[in-house]
Amino acid sequence: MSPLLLYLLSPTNIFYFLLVPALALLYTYWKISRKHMIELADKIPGPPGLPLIGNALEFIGNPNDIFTNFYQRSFEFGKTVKVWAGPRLLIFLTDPRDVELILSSHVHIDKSPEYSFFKPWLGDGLLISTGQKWRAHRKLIAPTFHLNVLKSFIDLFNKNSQETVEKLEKEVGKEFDCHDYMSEATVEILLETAMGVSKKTQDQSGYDYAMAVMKLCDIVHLRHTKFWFRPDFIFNLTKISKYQTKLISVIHNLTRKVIQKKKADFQQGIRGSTAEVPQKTTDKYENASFEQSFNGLKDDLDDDVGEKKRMAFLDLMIEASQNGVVINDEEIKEQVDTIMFEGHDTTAAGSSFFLCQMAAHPEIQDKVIQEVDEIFQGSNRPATFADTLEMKYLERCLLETLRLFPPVPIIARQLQQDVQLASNNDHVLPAGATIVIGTFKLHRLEEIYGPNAEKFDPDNFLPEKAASRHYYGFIPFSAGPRSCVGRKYAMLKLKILLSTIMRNYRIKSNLKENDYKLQGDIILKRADGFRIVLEKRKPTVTMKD
Ligand code: HEM
Repeated sequence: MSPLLLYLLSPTNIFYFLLVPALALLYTYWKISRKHMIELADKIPGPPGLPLIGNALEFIGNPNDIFTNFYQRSFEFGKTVKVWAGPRLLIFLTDPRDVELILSSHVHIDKSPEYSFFKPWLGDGLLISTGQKWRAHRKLIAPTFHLNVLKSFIDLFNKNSQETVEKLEKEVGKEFDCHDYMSEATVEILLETAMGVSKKTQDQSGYDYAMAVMKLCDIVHLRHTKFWFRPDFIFNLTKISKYQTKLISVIHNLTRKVIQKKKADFQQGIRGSTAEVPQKTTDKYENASFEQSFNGLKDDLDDDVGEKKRMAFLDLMIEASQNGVVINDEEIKEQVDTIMFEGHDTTAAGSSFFLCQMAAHPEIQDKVIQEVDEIFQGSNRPATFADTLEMKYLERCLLETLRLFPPVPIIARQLQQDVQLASNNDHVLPAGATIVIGTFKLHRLEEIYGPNAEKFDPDNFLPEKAASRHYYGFIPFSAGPRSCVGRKYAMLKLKILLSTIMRNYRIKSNLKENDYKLQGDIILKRADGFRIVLEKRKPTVTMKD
């Protein structure tokens, strides 16, 4: 045999001769399997992409640049926009009819692969899980945020709100970032209510936990936008991955202790929250329903009427696990991590934006102050559930804040089957695409909110205006079967926390919303910080008309 033939038939060369056609076959198969998706995607408008990397260059810059660029560029293409993140097809929807098709469906409930970056932290908790596991756990968890349970939290909402007012005292007269205080307050309120443990038994402050969560969100956002960090085998080699492990251990340390404490309480026969409650409020409107106050947030939380005794979140988790069928210890940890995250960061952002908006609109703030002063008549008594029903103007300001600054600015789903859009007969969303619902943009559409859609106007939530809008035109808590389980908890807590702050302080700032630098790293925030100045105020006794 000639030396050339010997060389060509060497095992290494045979391997390469076989590898090349195998790779070519694989590539052809990949192309054919994506042909349908690409054909449908071609009909949807979007920025032109480059071979292989698609529109990856659009994701360059800091989180504020990315957010601003995406929002501004979206106007070039209408309400349905396609973007290629490398080989991944993302389709952004903002028409409420299309949004309804996806969110109201019991079929399109799978979260997109982007949520998998949360896995080392949140495991298979409610936010990420799908199929039978999600259904069973949703059924278990949703009733723990039933109105009967929420009413039992009112004293703890009051106590923690009053403590926040006292902590804020040292900032009076200076410019500071109120988000730090709101994060600490929302973590500690969650610990004492949904988790039912005293924050004093934790050796770690709510603030440390909240800061670890914020930095972890930065990392998840980095992996969303810089797609070379997406594959685990690359990310795991980086320093950021080691930092992520450290942050997760801070977070899990707290959740592990919370569960241990609750289990120990259970063994001693203790049920319910062990947090100190200084003063019990009596409430003549004990049976009043939330729907008397605001519409449109009802579905599976209060579906069975009646005064059935219900348990708070972690009590129920432990009890269910002791019966052994529905949830095991690992799953409880995943759900506690999920509720701790979803329950604090969203409300910290919502309340911080609310305070900034009060500062930016002194005339609107005056009306909120007038309302709380009318309700409390100069007293410093804690708020009752009935009081929260009277806070109609404050509530409108809160809903308007959630409209212009939705804490969850985008929601994503993975499509398993093609979907014909309601807004355009020529557009079919292909199976395999990631569908991104752009809440931030949807909430600012002129055809829903008029020519002044970008203006902060609490009257957008006057009952008659809210009733005449498309139900999917305002979805800060998402909607449909995967909507937020904590929405009523969030509204009640925020009304008590924010009214307590407004009863004690006037809020000031030289900045208007056009000055805010926004970033959408998982939760919408101000990249420039939520800077405000507090001025101590004495409540006035204002007689009702
Ligand atoms: C202003 C406050 C809040 C806002 C704006 C908000 C918003 C949302 C949104 C948009 C979703 C859907 C996310 C998605 O599909 O990707 C969601 C889901 C969820 N939220 Fe909230 N949320 C808030 C407060 C809370 C609170 C206080 C809790 C718990 C105490 C909570 C627990 C959850 C959970 C567990 C889910 C996942 C539900 C499921 O997939 O079945 N959220 N939230």
